[in-house]
Amino acid sequence: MPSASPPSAVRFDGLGKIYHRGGQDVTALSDITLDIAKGEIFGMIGRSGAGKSSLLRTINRLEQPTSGRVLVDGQDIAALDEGGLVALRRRIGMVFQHFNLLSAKTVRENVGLPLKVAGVPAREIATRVDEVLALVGLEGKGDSYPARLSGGQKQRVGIARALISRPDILLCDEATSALDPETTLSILSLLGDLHRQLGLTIILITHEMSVIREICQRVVVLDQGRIAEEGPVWRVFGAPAHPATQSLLQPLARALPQDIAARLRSAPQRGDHVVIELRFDGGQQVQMDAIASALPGARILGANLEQIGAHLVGQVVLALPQQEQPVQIPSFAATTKVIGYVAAND
Ligand SMILES: Nc1ncnc2c1ncn2[C@@H]1O[C@H](COP(=O)(O)OP(=O)(O)OP(=O)(O)O)[C@@H](O)[C@H]1O
Repeated sequence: MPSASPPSAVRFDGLGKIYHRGGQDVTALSDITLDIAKGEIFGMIGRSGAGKSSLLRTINRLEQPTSGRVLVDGQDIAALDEGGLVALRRRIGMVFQHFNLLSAKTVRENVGLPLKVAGVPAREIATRVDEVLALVGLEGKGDSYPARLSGGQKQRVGIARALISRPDILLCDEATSALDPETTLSILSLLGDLHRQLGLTIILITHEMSVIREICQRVVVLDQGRIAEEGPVWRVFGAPAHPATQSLLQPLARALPQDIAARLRSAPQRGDHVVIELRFDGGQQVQMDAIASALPGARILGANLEQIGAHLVGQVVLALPQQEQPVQIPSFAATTKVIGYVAAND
């Protein structure tokens, strides 16, 4: 008998959520079925109001679904009693955009609070707080008050507090949206380290597509409460299939470099070279050597490639001498098209 696959960290099974507001129904989520594997960093993106927070907050039952189920580690969390819910929330840490720190308490008190509420002895709390402060790089800051900390340090406190109960799932609701780009990178690198060191499953919402590209392995795109598409980041970002994804990724769209666009002619003049654009969507090996040897005389006019995980996404623009016969271009790329002509010496 084939062995059953291990349960996902989180499974949404036909999930729906309807809010009732001022006598009206607002459908926030419809028919969401999705698996998040143990130990993966998973991103949730979508326009404002698409349902990301509602979906994330069903994982620790901060929101109750109207229909369908949420399974954590294979267990239907709707069936949990009060004690079971407390235990679930201990296993699931949460990090917020605005840190949610208590300003009248020190870093140490903020981080230890969940354990204090749970009745853990003070001595054990002190040891655990030291442990997590070291994990997030805040040794020596335990006696500071939040007002004395930078945004990045405040978020490190938020992350330490989320880790204090030794969770195996970390939910991040726009954890870097209030931070400058440099601090964002340092927090992302911290999340990546924690993921590696602790084997955490991290589920994050963000409006910053660069965050998804930087750190996530898979992503779901929500649109009006439904799944528009989901999959490995390199695939969804390399070849976005749904209009909602295309519009979210518009700021990252790879336009033709301006200097090339300015030199292109739409009709060839005598002796012109033909200009070809190769687009890579992450599904191909990009081997410049092979391209050069298959297309003798080709000049590379420009390349705009970026790495997402182990995959290269972007474009290479080549100029080729025109021949009597149309050039046969081996299919190196996802798409290959003639985009114009340039002078042979340009
Ligand atoms: N407590 C609530 N009561 C009524 N309607 C709500 C409530 N929370 C969310 N909604 C509605 O549900 C829909 C989804 O909201 P949600 O906050 O989940 O989206 P989101 O994608 O997280 O948005 P944002 O990016 O702006 O945070 C929206 O139409 C929103 O107005």
